Amino acid sequence: MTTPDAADDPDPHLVAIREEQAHLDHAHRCLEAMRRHTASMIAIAEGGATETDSEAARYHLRKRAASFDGRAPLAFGRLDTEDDETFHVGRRHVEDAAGEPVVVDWRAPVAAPFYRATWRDPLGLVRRRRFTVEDRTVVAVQEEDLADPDAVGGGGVPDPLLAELERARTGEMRDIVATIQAEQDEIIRAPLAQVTIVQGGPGSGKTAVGLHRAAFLLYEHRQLLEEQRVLVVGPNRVFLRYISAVLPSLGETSVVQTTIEGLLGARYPVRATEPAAVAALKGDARMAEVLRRALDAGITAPAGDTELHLPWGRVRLTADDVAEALATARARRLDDTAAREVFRSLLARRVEALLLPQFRGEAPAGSDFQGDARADATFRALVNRTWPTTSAGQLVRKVLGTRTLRERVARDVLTAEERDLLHRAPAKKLTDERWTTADVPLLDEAEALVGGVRATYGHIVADEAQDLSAMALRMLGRRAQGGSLTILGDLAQSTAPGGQDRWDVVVDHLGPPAALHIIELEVGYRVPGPVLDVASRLLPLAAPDVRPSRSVRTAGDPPTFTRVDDGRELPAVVAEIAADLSGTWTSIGVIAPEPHVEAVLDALRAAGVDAGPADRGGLDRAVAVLDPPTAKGLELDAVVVVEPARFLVDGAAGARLLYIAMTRCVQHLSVVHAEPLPELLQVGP
Ligand SMILES: Nc1ncnc2c1ncn2[C@@H]1O[C@H](COP(=O)(O)OP(=O)(O)OP(=O)(O)O)[C@@H](O)[C@H]1O
Repeated sequence: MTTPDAADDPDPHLVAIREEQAHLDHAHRCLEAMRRHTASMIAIAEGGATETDSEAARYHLRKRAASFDGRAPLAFGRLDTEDDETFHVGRRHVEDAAGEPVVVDWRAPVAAPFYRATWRDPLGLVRRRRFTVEDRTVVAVQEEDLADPDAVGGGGVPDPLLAELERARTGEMRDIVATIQAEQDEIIRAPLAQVTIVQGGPGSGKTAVGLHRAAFLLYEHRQLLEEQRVLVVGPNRVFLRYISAVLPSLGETSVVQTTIEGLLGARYPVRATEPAAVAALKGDARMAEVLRRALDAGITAPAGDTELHLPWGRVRLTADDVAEALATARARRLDDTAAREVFRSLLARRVEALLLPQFRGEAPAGSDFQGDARADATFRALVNRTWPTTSAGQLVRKVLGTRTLRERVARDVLTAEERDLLHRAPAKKLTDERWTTADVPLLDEAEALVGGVRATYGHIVADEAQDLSAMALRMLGRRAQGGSLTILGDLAQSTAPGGQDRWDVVVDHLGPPAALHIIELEVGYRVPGPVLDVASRLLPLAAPDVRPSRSVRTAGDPPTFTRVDDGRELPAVVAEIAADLSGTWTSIGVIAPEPHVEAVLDALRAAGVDAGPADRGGLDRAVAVLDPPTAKGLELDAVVVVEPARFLVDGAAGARLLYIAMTRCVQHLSVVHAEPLPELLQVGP
């Protein structure tokens, strides 16, 4: 390693750059050596003692070899401690031939001060460097002297955070590991065994924090969580695609990423949509009680006695015998399948008890009274009639499709109007049932009641959680081992039917937490301040209790407003503006209320712009066209919002959609309208 001579090169920034470049080169050489070593271990494992040995060993070695893809900077920071120790912080652990650390993993405890140390609380550091690396070349080093608050840091070097935030967006989210902020780091490193709820405005980094938390927990509890697995739940496929590269870029490929519907796999394909009021009702927690009672209503004690003719003699099971077995089985509070089994066993035991006196209390050798009872047709018919087996699909179908059943079980749970609203004529066959998105949590609840086997996870991260219904939250609560969940959302962006407007209520639906932390992120990293300020004017209507967030990006232009009033068509003007923006920015989105989407797409194509809907690959084109719900969670360089007045016809819910639409841009926002601009957005006195 060559150390630059300070006398030859007095510019401290250049000296720092050379130092860090030398170290980075060294780190890459060490990583190469580690790779070669791993490759030779793989070769040895190929000739392993047993097939299983070599397979397991090869798996772990390959994983290790693949855990740094080389695209992102290997290291991005350096810490100098009071004890004269130096650590370089990076994406993964790198060591030299002697086993000395050359780069420490950002998740290691020694790396925490990199994110958290301040002049007031330096956490044992005297100096911190953050560097910007492009293609393995250190281009800037920002230095902070934590021992001397008056020292000028960086000497005009661009702040790596701001540089990162200014970067053009490509339609794929990137990791933020080099620039995690202290308030975010606290959430990322929070303990595993708790429910962590994060409320944060648009662009406050909730998604980023959730994904980095998953990576951190996997590092901290590797063995446990590789076995129990970590689950990330997102709102839709477009969103999942958008975030899909983040965890792999952090070297984590074992995390399951899916939607609420995806959790049930292909068992109940969603084939239909329904009015929001119906979906909201289906998402209501009261539905859990309705389903429970409906399942219970399937059980009917016989009115009279049942006589069994068994090989060993006759036995009369009275109505009381059956009622007693039912009461005992039900009192156990087991799932339906298990409770039914208890009921069957109790009845068989009763048969045995009734038979024994006929043999002076001693069963003949080789006899099996209980087994014979179970095999008896009359006994089986009695059990089936009293406690019929049912599947989750049958139960939900019956609740939705049978008015009389709802009358019977839901009279004091749902209003008459609500009971009516739920009605859907059942399909002829269960497999033809036209399930909706809101049916999925009902089916899952029914599976839990019936006793279906379900995958659980050691930790669950749920994004855009304000849009999860009570029934969907119950789904997550059931799957979280030890109640370990991270719930991310923004109540001001709650737009789904049955969505949430209070976090304390969310906790109730998840189930009793071992510990609970509710944290608010107040700083926005995506949207330029002048744009966020205008969008925040919608908050009093959209979510009166939510405080506006503050943007870290004070620079930038306010939104531009274009009124279409010269006889031109709105879609044509939108297309012209979007085409114009595509000359400047990498990713562009047009967010239009549903009725305008097709016309805008046509106009864009007519203008020769490469455009497509976001849910069909539009994010890979020059211009993506999105309806507001699809825009949720995404971000683009420049955004055109079409006809804001249309959004507001839906009151607060519409205001929330407009708020979402106006907070997707990293650089520029254009608003185009033919109708008058809503008062809340009018600028000026
Ligand atoms: N510490 C950080 N360093 C660099 N970039 C960051 C940081 N925090 C957030 N960002 C960036 O800010 C943008 C917004 O982050 P993210 O999408 O996670 O916000 P969000 O709170 O989930 O937003 P929304 O509510 O709109 O879904 C992303 O591009 C993210 O990479």
